[in-house]
Order: sequence, then C-alpha cells, then structure tokens
Amino acid sequence: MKKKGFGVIWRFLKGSVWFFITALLFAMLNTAFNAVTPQIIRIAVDSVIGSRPMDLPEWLGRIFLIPKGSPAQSLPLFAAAILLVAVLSGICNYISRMGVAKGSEAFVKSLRDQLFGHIQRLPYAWHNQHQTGEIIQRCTSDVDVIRNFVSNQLLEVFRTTFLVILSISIMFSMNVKISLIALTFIPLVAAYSVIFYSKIAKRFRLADEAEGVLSSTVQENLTGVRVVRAFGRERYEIDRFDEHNNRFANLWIRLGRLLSTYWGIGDLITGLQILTVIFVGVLESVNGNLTLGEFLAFVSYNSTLIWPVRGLGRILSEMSKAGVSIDRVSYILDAEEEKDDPDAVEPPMNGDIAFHHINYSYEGQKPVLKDIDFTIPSGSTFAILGGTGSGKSTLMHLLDRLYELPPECGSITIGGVDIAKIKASWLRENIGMVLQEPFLFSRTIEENIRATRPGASLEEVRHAARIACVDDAVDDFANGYDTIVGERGVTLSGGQKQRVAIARMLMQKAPIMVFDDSLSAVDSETDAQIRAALKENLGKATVILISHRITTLMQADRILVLDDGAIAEFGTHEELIHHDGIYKSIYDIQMSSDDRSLLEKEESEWVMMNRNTAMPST
Ligand SMILES: Nc1ncnc2c1ncn2[C@@H]1O[C@H](COP(=O)(O)OP(=O)(O)OP(=O)(O)O)[C@@H](O)[C@H]1O
Repeated sequence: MKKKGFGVIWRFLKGSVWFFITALLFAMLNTAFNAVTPQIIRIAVDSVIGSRPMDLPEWLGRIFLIPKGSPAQSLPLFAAAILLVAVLSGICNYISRMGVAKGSEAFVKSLRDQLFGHIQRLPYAWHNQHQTGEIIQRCTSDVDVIRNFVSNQLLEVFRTTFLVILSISIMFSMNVKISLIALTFIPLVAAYSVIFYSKIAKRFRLADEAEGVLSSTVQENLTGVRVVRAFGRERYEIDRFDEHNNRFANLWIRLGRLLSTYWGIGDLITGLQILTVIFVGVLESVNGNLTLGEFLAFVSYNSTLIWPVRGLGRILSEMSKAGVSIDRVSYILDAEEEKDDPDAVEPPMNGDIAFHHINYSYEGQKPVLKDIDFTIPSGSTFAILGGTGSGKSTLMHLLDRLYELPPECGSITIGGVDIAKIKASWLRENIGMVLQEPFLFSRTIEENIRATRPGASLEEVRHAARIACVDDAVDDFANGYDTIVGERGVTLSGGQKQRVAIARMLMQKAPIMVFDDSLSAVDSETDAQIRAALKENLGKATVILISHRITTLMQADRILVLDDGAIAEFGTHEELIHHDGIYKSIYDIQMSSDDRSLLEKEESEWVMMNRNTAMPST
C-alpha cells in the first residue's frame, strides 16, 4: 500500500485512535492470557501425572491457594485457575472488540461525513466530468472495504505479530530443537498463503467487476422501464441479465474451487507440520528431554502459531484491496474544492450585467462562445434566442460561476464588480435560475417550493405557485401540497415540474432571475399566462429569458440572437422582425395563426400592465 494510503487512514483515525489503542492493549492481554493456559496444563500434568515438584513461583502459588506438596489435591485449583484465565481472557476479548467496533464506526463515520461534505463543495465542472454511479460506488463499496480493513485487519496485523513472537519465544524457552523443526515449516506455509492470495486477488477483482456489470444492468433496466415496455424488449432484457448473471455465478464457482484447493493443500501442509512436531516431541519425551506437560504445552503453542501464519496471505490480500479502495476514495478527497478569492465581496446585485468579450471553450473542445460582448441593463427583461448548442446555457453557467471563466477569456461584471471577485454563495443566492429539465427532490411539493427559503409560510409557497400557474394543478392532487413527487410519489408532467421549479425560484426573491428554456414543456397558452403573472410580480428584478419560442421572448426589452456561439443579431422585437435575419425567419416559421391571435391578445394586455408592480411579500 502506498504511503499516501496509510496517510488517509491516519487522517480519519485521529479522532478514534484511543479506541484502537485500548483495543490493541486488550487484544495483547487476551493473547497473553491464552498463552498462560498451556503453562497451567503443563504444570498440572507434570505435577499430578508426572509427580514432579511444581515449578510455580511461590507468589503465584499463594495467589491461587495451591497447597505445597500435594499435587492431586490441587487439581480443582488448577481447573479454577484455567477458568479464571478463560474469564479474564474473555473480558479482554470483549473490551478489545468493543474498542474496535467503536473506533471503526467513528472512523468510517468521519470518513463518510468528510467525503460527503467535500463532494458538496467540489465544483460543478468536476461533477460533470465524473459518472454519478462511479462516485456513489467509491462512497459506498470502497468505504466499506476500508472499514473492513480498519475493523478486522488493522488490529489483526499487530495482534498476529505479537502472538507469533510470544509463541515462538515460549517454544524456544521450552525446547530449541523442536522449535527449530516447527519453524522450518513456517516460511513454507507463509509463502504458500501469500502466493495463493496474490494470484487469487485478480479473480476477486473480476468477480467484483462482474457484480458491478450485473447491478448496472438492473439499474439501467429499471431507469429505462418505459422504453423496455414500449418496445417489448422484456425477453431481450431477461436474456441479457441471464448472461451477466451466469458469468457472475461461474466466476464465484471457480473462486470456490480455487479456495477449496487452497484450504485442502493448506491443511495437508499444516497436518505435516503438526505430525513432525508430535513425532519429534514424542521422541524427545521418550529420551527424557521433554516432560509430558511440556510436550502438551508445546503442541498447543504450535497450533496457535500456525493458524495466523496461514491467514497471512488473506491479510495481505485484504490490505492490497483496501489500498486500491483508499486510492479511489483519495482521488475524490484530493480534488480541489470550489474556493472564493480571499478578497471576495458581497456587493449589491441590482446593477447592470455586462459580458465583456467572452471567448470560452470546455476542456479540450472547440470554442463554444466567440467574442460575446453585451450588457443587460438593470431591471430590464432580456431575451436570448439561439439554435440548439449555440451556447445559451453556457453563458448562464458562466454567469452563475458553475464554470469558472479563465481571466484571459474575458470577464462578466454585475454593477461593475467582476463576478470572479464576488463570493460564489452570494452570487448564487442573488441569481435565481430555472433550468430546462428541472430537478425536484423526492419530497412534498411544499418542501420542494420552499427549498430556496426554508422559513417561508405555506401562504408564501402558495403565492409563488399561483404566479407559476401551478397552484390549481397542485390543488387537484389528493394530498395537495403534501403530495410527494418523484420515485416514491406522484409523477409530475414535464410542464408541472417546470412550473414547480419556477415557483421554487420565485421564493428566492433574487434580484436576477434566469429562465433557461424553462417554459419549453408548457403549451403556448399556459406559457403566456405564466409570463403575464410574472410580469405583474417580478418588480425590479433583472430577468433573462432563454427560449426557442418567439412568443416567450418577443416582449423582452432587448433580444440577443446567438448563432454558433457568436452574436448574430441584437435589438427589440420590432427591430428584429424588420430585418432579414435569423430572428425574422424563425418568427415567420413559428407564427401560426393561433400564435398570431395569442400575440395580438398579449400585446393589448401588455399596454394595460404596470410593469413596475413589485412582488407582494406575502
Ligand atoms: N459540460 C460540457 N462539457 C463539454 N461540452 C459541453 C458541456 N456543456 C455543453 N457543451 C457543449 O457546448 C455547446 C453549447 O452548449 P449549450 O448547452 O450552452 O447550448 P444551448 O444553446 O444551451 O443548447 P440547447 O438549446 O440545446 O440547450 C454544445 O456544443 C455542447 O455540446
């Protein structure tokens, strides 16, 4: 594992390090108590069966009330001593496990919290460059692998090292010859385990990937259930799932076969080692170099030694898996958060919005905006018309600093202040934005509308919904404003979603409001109604309207026409329709007789309307 990986673990371990230190101390105590039992058995066997004087230190005999010189009578006391050691060992085990549980939960909680908080602060551009599924997998599966390593393997590494050193020291102190014989097998067992797990790691990875493919197949199928039904693709989908499922199952069967072979051969080597130790041990006992009690204790230490050595490969393989996961999580943690300029300000946001010679291209792409230079006067309604991909949304993303405009690519100012010098949170609080495909949370309609102003009353929510012309539609739902939208609840139509999103933005009461093609899913008549209500209520706000629909834009004070990222035309509706250009040709195509009558009706209403009526602060 890389140093950086350990660094990440340490960074999140800091808050829970005392739990792990306590757990480690008690795990070592537990191991030490376990090592005492064979000694009690040795003394008991040698003194009771072998009639040898007890080689207990006097103080220990006193503690356990073992009478001198009468070994047979002291047998129940030996049993009690074993029981006491077992109880103490159990208590230590309990405390150690509790320490690990508390420590690893605190560790993983802190990791998850920091990861989620960090992701919230990452730039929008970063999110756009990464697949959501991939980010989720790193925050769940990879975090789980790290947690498993911290809770199971980390302590085990230290405990095993202590156990091996302790067992070997005791064995050598009892009989050097058998200890050396026992140890000759250890490198063989360890090497076999390490080599096997390094080979099998690739197969585990393949199985993990196959699981990933299987879950994305299910996810894609569920997301596209409408297309699957509409095109009668159920059979095809079932066959595709079956194919991935078979591959996944076969990989696990092969893994199972390999693991069985490993454990089988491992048992054989271990059996051979134990057999050799017993064989030589019996010979040594017969030759009088080892007592019966020592022999039994030796066999016991030998078997406690061999198991951790056999598990060494698994620990190393888990460590390398955790290393990969740590790198994947670190990739997110190392991404740079969105940061304000140290001298960032919170200026008044009701000034003119000026775009100064903007030339912009997304990373590695051809230019999207070419020398864009225009000003939106404060309090005016400004419209942007342009074909698909002409750069309209990009302009708004730059205005909201969802994408940062490099200094050499021009600048955007609000009231004369460069937006690069304005605090991002302040900028976004003051620019209300409704997107073409708005996202609603799986919560109630009321909560969705209130999202931009959590303290707002229901009456204020309803007022915003009325302006967005969605109040009636919401009242028609059985649960009204308590209706849950999204996966758990009612599916709103595209137009209803857009209108709820408009209401949500209106709640923000921002001095700058952007409607990015946000009326595309409502019919022309509802579009006209919403615009009329907005006109009445927007007050002094600067409004930017983006649309493909001429009727949505024509009453704006100024209209900008974008063509392939460059300004093609600029003027009022009257000016533009009297000029042979893009605007005029779109106008001619879009103006059906219905639209013309709607237009005439709107124009007469427009004259009557007082544009400066402020939005009542209900
Ligand atoms: N995140 C991105 N990364 C790379 N290229 C992008 C990104 N977003 C948009 N583009 C490209 O930039 C160009 C302008 O896109 P933009 O969304 O600004 O156009 P638009 O005028 O709003 O289009 P529409 O009316 O279809 O929404 C397109 O060619 C698009 O493919």
